[in-house]
Amino acid sequence: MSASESETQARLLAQALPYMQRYENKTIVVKYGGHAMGDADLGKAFASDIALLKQFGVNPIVVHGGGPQIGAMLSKMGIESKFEGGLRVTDQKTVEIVEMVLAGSINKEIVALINQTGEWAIGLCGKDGNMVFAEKAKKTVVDPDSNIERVLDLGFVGEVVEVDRTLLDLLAKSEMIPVIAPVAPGRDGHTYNINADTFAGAIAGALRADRLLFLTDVPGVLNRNGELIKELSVSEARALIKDGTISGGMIPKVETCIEAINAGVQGVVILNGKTAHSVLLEIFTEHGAGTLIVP
Ligand SMILES: Nc1ncnc2c1ncn2[C@@H]1O[C@H](COP(=O)(O)OP(=O)(O)O)[C@@H](O)[C@H]1O
Ligand SMILES: CC(=O)N[C@@H](CCC(=O)OP(=O)(O)O)C(=O)O
Repeated sequence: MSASESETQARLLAQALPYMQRYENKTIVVKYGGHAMGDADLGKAFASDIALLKQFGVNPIVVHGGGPQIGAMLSKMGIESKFEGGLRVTDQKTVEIVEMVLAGSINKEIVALINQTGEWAIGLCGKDGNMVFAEKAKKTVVDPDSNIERVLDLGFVGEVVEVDRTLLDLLAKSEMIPVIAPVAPGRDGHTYNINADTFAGAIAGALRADRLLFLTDVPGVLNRNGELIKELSVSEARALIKDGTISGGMIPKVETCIEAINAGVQGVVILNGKTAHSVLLEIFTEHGAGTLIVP
């Protein structure tokens, strides 16, 4: 490293100090989406960002998705992926594969990446330590022709009804970084598949997290001209959903952000998981990286 590069590095570290102090002992829930995974270098950069947060005294909690990876496994097994209202229609066979992919291979891959940095990650799902309980989702859609609302039968798709903080509070006081897959049991004994955004929102809400970060495949919420909106209030976000500027997969994400804010999370950020070190850029720089949604 040249003398000027060392100087730049030292200056960057000094500039990060107030942010390190601001987030010390604070909980930051990071939702790592399936679309943001897949590139080895980006994966390593993500793991080192999470490790660095822990080193700086922050309490990071990773909730991950894996939609594309579940889709790939289903297709390998000759099962077609079907979505309704943005959620995967999940029969018994599908939920078994969802659990295998989410709580199995993807979860352990992320744990291994963080462990390779020298930190300690522990892979969990909602079942571990009775952390999360779900029940069958009651999502409704309005038929555009008849304007009649109907409840979707999505099989074993769940929504979170209970979060027990015991295990997460214990881990916050330890060296361990929790990495959680969005699979949870129901009181009825079934296993439920939960959308990872919703799951992350429920965890962040139960912990009254300081920040909830959504790593996705766009720079944040974009306006009609495709430009990044740096800050959005809950009411502005609702207006953008209503006028169609926010559409598709961004609707449930922003709705989760609004619910998390209402549950007591202090700030929610949607940012680009395809940019290396986007978590550090968001947390440790003045301008942040994506769209901040505030109360
Ligand atoms: N106003 C908007 N700003 C940004 N993205 C939007 C907007 N409206 C719709 N989208 C879409 O939402 C997608 C992100 O949602 P989704 O695909 O569900 O992400 P993930 O898989 O990371 O959870 C973007 O790739 C984009 O196509
Ligand atoms: C009910 C439902 O749709 N569950 C999702 C869970 C994974 C997920 O949400 O992953 P991403 O964040 O990568 O999209 C699914 O089966 O695909």
